[in-house]
Amino acid sequence: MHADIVVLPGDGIGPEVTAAAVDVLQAVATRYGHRFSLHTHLIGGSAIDATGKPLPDDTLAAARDADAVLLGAVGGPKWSDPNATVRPEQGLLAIRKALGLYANLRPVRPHAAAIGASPIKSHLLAGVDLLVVRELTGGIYFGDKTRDADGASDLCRYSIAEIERVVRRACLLARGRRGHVTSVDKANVLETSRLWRDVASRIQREEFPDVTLEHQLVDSMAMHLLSKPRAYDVIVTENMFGDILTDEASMLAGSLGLLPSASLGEGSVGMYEPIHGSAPDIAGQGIANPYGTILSAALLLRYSLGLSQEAACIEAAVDSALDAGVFTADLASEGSAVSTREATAAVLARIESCETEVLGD
Ligand SMILES: NC(=O)C1=CN([C@@H]2O[C@H](COP(=O)(O)OP(=O)(O)OC[C@H]3O[C@@H](n4cnc5c(N)ncnc54)[C@H](O)[C@@H]3O)[C@@H](O)[C@H]2O)C=CC1
Ligand SMILES: CC(C)CC(=O)C(=O)O
Ligand SMILES: [Mg+2]
Repeated sequence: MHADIVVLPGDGIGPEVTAAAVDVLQAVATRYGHRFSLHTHLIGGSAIDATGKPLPDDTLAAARDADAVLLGAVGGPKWSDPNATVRPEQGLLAIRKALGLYANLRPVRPHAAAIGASPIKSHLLAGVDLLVVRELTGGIYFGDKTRDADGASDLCRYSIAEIERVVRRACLLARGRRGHVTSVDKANVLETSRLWRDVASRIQREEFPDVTLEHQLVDSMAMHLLSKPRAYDVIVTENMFGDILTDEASMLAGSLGLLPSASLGEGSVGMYEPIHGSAPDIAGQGIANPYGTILSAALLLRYSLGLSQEAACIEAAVDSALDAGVFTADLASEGSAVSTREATAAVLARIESCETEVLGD
């Protein structure tokens, strides 16, 4: 098949990890006889430097026309002055909103070979396989922001329709898994959470009687996620809670650099990005973990292009590289770390030996 993929490297380690994922996509294209046309555009701080805007018009236009978008990360100290009016992160929020990508899927499946990198006891990690469905285009990140001489305010608003669609998506995903959804809120304090809880209960009751739903307050969830991670299947929650809980959940896998994500709306166009940020502390050193972005490319193939065999090839290649102990510095014990390029090369070598129906015919 032919697909147009927009690549948004962004800032910090963004260009390093997207370069890795692009190489992997091209290797998959060669292996399976596809043609992926990759179009690179600006977003975030690099876009502010070049154009004054964190999301230039041509970037958004290209993303709208594409079959899928692959993004690295945005932000960094250069653009982080608290008084700045234009910020890299605005570009990321804007593209998610403009493309209608309301459901951010963040799978967490600790890999046996990397369990030593997790601060959590290994007996708690065996069999952990959870999927966080984070609402991505509403809530406090998008509410009106004001600042005056006395203070500041961020509005958190959710409409019923916004909650319905993301809970519905979570329940549908749960149907294809173990059939259990945990909805996370702060209904003991927040009105938006009380609405969230009501709507989630109704959607499950009326549309998904075959799926079980439990509610959990976000503060105790933050604790249970580490103390009994095996108890969870699909976790659905609002934008900010999902952002925070998934960085926490990355410690189950051992590194923030391992976790991929898929941001989906109603159509097939999606945006795919690792869950981490631009990691300014390690940017430019060639040591970033590329696996989260490479695994995001696998999700791109599965969800936007319908290429499940090719997605599985990438996932198996990353699994095999981890099995072989090909660890970047975030995972490795001292002295044994490989570079971003070496980790990528290990994945590329394994893609060459993926089974393909085409070659097997
Ligand atoms: N999606 C995005 O573009 C996001 C952007 N950001 C932005 O990134 C900047 C830095 O934010 P931080 O809070 O430091 O979060 P961060 O996720 O960039 O980094 C947190 C820690 O994890 C490490 N890390 C992250 N990704 C890694 C990888 N692939 N390999 C190895 N280590 C990795 C970093 O070195 C750092 O020590 C900020 O400007 C923030 O706004 C933060 C989160 C998401
Ligand atoms: C940088 C923010 C806009 C978002 C974030 O932290 C994330 O999506 O993980
Ligand atoms: Mg985040």
